[in-house]
Amino acid sequence: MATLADKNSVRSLKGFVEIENLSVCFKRKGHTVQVLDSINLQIHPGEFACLLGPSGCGKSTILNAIAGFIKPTSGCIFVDKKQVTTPGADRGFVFQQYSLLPWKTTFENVEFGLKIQGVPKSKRQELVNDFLNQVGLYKHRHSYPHQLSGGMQQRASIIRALVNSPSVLLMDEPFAALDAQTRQMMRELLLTIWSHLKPTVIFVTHDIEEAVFLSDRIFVMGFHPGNIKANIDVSLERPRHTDCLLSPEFVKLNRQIFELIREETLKSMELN
Ligand SMILES: Nc1ncnc2c1ncn2[C@@H]1O[C@H](COP(=O)(O)OP(=O)(O)OP(=O)(O)O)[C@@H](O)[C@H]1O
Repeated sequence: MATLADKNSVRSLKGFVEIENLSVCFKRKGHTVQVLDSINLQIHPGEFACLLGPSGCGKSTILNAIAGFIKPTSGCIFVDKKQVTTPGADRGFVFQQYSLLPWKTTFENVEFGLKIQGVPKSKRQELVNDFLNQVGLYKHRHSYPHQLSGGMQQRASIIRALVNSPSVLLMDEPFAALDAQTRQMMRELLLTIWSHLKPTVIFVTHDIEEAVFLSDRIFVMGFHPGNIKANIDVSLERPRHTDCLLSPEFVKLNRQIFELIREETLKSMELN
């Protein structure tokens, strides 16, 4: 199990995600609605990928299918060549809403998955304290979720997923409920942790700036039904900090993606 301290020995050989012809239909008021249509994509081990698109295009549905929370209507998903049929410890999930267990302390929340896996107590303590330290929550380890700010709760949620060493970290708009200042700090913190542990990250957002700041690759989605409209490489230098937001390459990419999404949104509103 990798700790943040193992950063020099970190692997990046796991976490290869392949989606082949994924279609998803839901039943709504007696009708079948197709939400995703023949999605094909590959995300390489250790890559930071964002799914970006207008509200309702099916971003969370893709994430939920990779997590194994919903079954494809047709098509397949593979993680490291193994077909996804159920949730599994190889995939960690961070939700938009803070999802810590309210009756457990910060330490106990982060420890929870390790306990279920039967990791011995001394190893659990070492791992959890290491992660708590790295995200500045060690002194809050005995606090309950209601005693933490939103940003602190999301830091705890992220390390709760990462402490189990998932090869893929699935994040569904994890910073959407935070104020702008905290959100930017959380993005930088996430990149620091990711660069040490290098899980594959699949991050859902409808914030273009957030996607460009974080990603190696952005899948821009269109909708009715949801599909992949563009696959964009982001080759901005790393490590990335706030200065990066003002660089000409950053501004240019933002603009390019803004135009793509605008076209799609106008189409959906039948305004073009
Ligand atoms: N379990 C479900 N049953 C019926 N319809 C669903 C279900 N889950 C999602 N949908 C519908 O599928 C469509 C895509 O939803 P999804 O949440 O994946 O989109 P999204 O791009 O993540 O949206 P947002 O950015 O607003 O979160 C929406 O129209 C939604 O109402």
